[in-house]
Amino acid sequence: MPGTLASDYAAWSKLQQLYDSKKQSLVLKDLFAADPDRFKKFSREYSAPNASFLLDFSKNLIDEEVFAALIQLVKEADVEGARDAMFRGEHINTSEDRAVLHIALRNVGNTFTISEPGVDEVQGVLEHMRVFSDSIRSGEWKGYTGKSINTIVNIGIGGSDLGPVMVTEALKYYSKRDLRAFFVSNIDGTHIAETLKECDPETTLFIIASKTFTTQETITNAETAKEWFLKKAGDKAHVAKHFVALSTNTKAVTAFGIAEENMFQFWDWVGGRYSLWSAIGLSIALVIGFDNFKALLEGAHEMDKHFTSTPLENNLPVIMAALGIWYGDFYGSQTHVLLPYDQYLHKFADYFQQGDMESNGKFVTKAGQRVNYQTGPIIWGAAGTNGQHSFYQLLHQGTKLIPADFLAPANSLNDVGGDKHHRILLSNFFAQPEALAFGKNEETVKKELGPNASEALIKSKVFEGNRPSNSIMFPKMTPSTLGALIALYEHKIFVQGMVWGINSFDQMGVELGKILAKNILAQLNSPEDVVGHDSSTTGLIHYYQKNRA
Ligand SMILES: O=P(O)(O)OC[C@H]1O[C@@](O)(CO)[C@@H](O)[C@@H]1O
Repeated sequence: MPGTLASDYAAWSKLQQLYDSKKQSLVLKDLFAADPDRFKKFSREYSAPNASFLLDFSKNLIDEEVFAALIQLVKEADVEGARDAMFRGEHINTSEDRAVLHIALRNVGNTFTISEPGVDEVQGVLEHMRVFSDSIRSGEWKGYTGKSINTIVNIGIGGSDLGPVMVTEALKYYSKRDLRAFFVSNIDGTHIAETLKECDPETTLFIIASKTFTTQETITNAETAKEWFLKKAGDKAHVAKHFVALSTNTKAVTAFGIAEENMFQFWDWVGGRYSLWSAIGLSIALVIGFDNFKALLEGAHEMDKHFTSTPLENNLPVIMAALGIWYGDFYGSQTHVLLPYDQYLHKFADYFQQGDMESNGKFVTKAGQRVNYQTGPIIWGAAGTNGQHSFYQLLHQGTKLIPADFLAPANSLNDVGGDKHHRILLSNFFAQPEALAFGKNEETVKKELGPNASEALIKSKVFEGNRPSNSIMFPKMTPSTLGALIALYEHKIFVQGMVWGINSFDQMGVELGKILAKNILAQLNSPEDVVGHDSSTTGLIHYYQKNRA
């Protein structure tokens, strides 16, 4: 039931009891030794028309009894009911009285019947995106001096930036190499300044991406870009050839000076962190082409069908969500690390920092009760093998339990030097979870170091192991595969939020800082303006005022 405290479920008490009784005996080395079929039992192959992958979750601290209790928890929380309500378009974002319908943006073939104003306009916007991206990519669209566009600059932040950045990086292999794409997000003037140094106003298209079209960073950057452009182009009439907007706010877009016909609309039932499938994905369509953008949507749609039709024990988002709850709420882990062994996915963790932490970083349930358990984890990560030369020391021998997701393509898209590089990459992708799970015991270390080794040295080379991970392997990185993987994680986040009884789709927590910043902005001129703060904030502002050039 949405808003119920998760700790009230019978399955939660069962899991607590299982944790208390089993935590010493859930040792991966022993679990694998006792069951030759463990991999078979705890892995699932996903196979859809346009994407397939393997999820191996056998290196988790579970046995069949724990797994069953986790699935029972998801059942008791009526996640299936909440899921079906979401897909019907019910306003499950209760605090904002909104539907949550990123799935409607990719509802290929209208598989799902959804009743919500605006859903019937999705195809029209996609067609607008197709025509526009084709005209830019073909060179048909001309700038104010008659030249084609060879540079796009997406100006947006949060969900209006991270999705396009992650996807255009992940699918760079499919990109049009003579169309450069830049992404400006930070209000720090350096971001827009350094980008504009790369641009020619005659051949640059600015995409102002903002669901609300009120975000201070984005609108300020957009104004700066427009001033820069007009300094060269002169006539405001030329703005129409070089500025388009992606937003739900037509009034604000036209007030900025972008014609409505150059606006790509979306709707309030598209959450910012779930918006790459919408008009916010225009930069993606420009970079990889509309057909590949559509393949991305299709890949996600197939995962939507899996999520809505597969029994819980075989439902991949449910499995991943349940495992995360086991670690966060019973083992007390605080973070979850994403480790893609694929350089194209080097922004994957960055993207899901917002996706997961802005969704589930909540401490009250939908009913307004303060939770008495952990909710959203801290999401972090980096591409492998780079992370191995940065933070893996802590993963292997630190004092924290950090569940890990490893992801890798069986085949590289770049056969530089044959498959030598990829085989080295994959050997690490296979080895790291093995090392984390099984470690190296003291006896083995002693044998390796010989009789003269000090006790301290021996101890420092022990790997306790029993550190859990999931491994996801797919044939190769394609738009459909990426779409499926993103949707997999989106639905995992949904399942966890529903079990915790929180609203995963608002973001009240981002508002206070913004309001305080606006208040301080008005006080920065001189020390006597600085009023109403603690001594620290006051002292910091005074230091700035004293040292400002
Ligand atoms: O797209 P926009 O309305 O400019 O919002 C940008 C980002 O700002 C937020 O922090 C909300 O204020 C994110 O949720 C959102 O993705």
